[in-house]
Amino acid sequence: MQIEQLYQKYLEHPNVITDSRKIEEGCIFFALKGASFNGNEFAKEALEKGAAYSIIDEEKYKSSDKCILVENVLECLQKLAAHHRNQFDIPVVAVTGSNGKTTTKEILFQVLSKKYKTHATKGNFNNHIGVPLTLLDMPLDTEMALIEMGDNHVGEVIELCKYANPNYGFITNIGKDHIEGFGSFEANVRAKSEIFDFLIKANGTAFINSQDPILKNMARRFEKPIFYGDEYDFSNLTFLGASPFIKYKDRQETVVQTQLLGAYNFENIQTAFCLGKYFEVENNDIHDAISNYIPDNNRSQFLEKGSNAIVLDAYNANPSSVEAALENFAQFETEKTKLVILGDMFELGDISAEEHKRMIDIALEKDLDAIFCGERYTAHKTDKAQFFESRDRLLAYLKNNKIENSLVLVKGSRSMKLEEVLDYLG
Ligand SMILES: CC(=O)N[C@H]1[C@@H](OP(=O)(O)OP(=O)(O)OC[C@H]2O[C@@H](n3ccc(=O)[nH]c3=O)[C@H](O)[C@@H]2O)O[C@H](CO)[C@@H](O)[C@@H]1O[C@H](C)C(=O)N[C@@H](C)C(=O)N[C@H](CCC(=O)N[C@@H](CCC[C@@H](N)C(=O)O)C(=O)O)C(=O)O
Ligand SMILES: Nc1ncnc2c1ncn2[C@@H]1O[C@H](COP(=O)(O)OP(=O)(O)OP(=O)(O)O)[C@@H](O)[C@H]1O
Ligand SMILES: C[C@@H](N)C(=O)N[C@H](C)C(=O)O
Repeated sequence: MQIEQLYQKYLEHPNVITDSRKIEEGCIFFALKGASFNGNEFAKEALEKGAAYSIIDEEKYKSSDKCILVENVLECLQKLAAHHRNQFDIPVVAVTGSNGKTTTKEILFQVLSKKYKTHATKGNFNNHIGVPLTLLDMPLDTEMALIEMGDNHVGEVIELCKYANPNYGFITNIGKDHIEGFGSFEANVRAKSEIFDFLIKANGTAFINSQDPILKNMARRFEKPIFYGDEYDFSNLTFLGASPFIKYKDRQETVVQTQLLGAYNFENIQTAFCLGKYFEVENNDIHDAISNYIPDNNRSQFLEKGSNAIVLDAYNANPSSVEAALENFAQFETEKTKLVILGDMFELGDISAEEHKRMIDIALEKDLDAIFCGERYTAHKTDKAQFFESRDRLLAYLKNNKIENSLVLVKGSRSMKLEEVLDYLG
């Protein structure tokens, strides 16, 4: 079936679902293949549960006319998403980077929603499946779209751009994330810049944090990039501190108290502010959106439990974000004992050993009490801190050794699930 024909069916049934356990009446089920299941096997069940159509790529599962056989279901999903996106003549902003994509996207979503009917990536749906699903979720009356793009190898962002066809975009920052897949930091820089390769060809606009030397250098490729972060830029903000939450002021001396922890979040705020100004959202509305945004899902959350205060930052970890978190944590003013609980950083490839050792050195240089969890950290064990080979061992220790009256930073890669320590902190 041609994409245009399928698109007509989608317009009648604009609800795409990829999990037969979550079927909604009148949706279209796309039978994807995964590590454990072949979605084709659930095509019939999806129809029985109320799906209008099932899109399959194995003929033997064609149980009725409502099963639409295509060459490859994933590619079909991607093409349909690109086709849908191309029906819109609106600003589509692509967001990529090593750290802070979701946070920046969420703040910016709040900012742009003050003026426009904005559609944005939900959660972290940022890959070759998530971006197409995000696009297909975009209602026809959308006025502005914000599409998050994640990557862990070269060539991924340019593919995502082909589906999303952005006309605006920015890179939050480029750090030492996912080096296993990129091969090196330099390759990561090249990979992230694919968003700019696309925008240049599409005659699009890049927003550039002028305080970031790598991004500023990349800006030279654009005729008219939109800079922010410099005192001469049209959207300049002044950082007034983060103790623990960021406070800033704008050019009119309006002081804004946010609910965002960590000096590193200031660049995320600046980006959202810049795009808000560029797209002519009222100043007060921008500040209102930023000040009301509260991070969730283990991303720099501030919690109090018993006598402890906790910076829960256990969503992910790489050397750049751990270093930023340690810098920030060391500067917190508190009467409490400061303790960092760091879990292994994943997907770092060749730089893994040296970077785990470096994070230990940074924490100890800053004179912080420190607990390290995971075999990557334990490989560099010293007697100046505590080391636990696994999360279970750490949890068993915390169960019998209560932490009290402490300010605790918890940060580790997703697979470490370090948020589980919360149950034992107060
Ligand atoms: C294909 C799929 O949807 N996978 C999800 C599935 O995992 P799995 O691969 O094990 O699939 P299964 O074998 O279980 O199932 C295959 C399909 O069959 C369906 N099905 C199964 C049983 C049944 O009874 N009925 C059925 O219909 C089933 O629904 C499948 O469609 O389940 C996992 C657990 O829920 C999901 O996690 C998995 O989702 C995959 C990972 C996915 O890519 N989801 C996207 C929507 C997405 O965007 N997910 C984001 C995470 C994105 C991410 O990791 N981003 C990275 C950077 C990008 C790296 C990129 N190269 C990459 O590898 O992804 C980042 O750092 O940000 C999210 O979920 O947050
Ligand atoms: N600008 C930044 N610089 C450094 N670290 C940051 C920055 N913004 C956020 N972080 C760190 O990254 C963590 C995850 O934030 P967020 O989910 O917004 O990033 P992300 O890029 O979307 O991550 P992922 O690629 O895993 O989806 C935060 O909890 C914080 O520790
Ligand atoms: C959670 C996923 N998007 C990610 O960032 N993975 C890295 C390896 C992590 O969890 O630290």
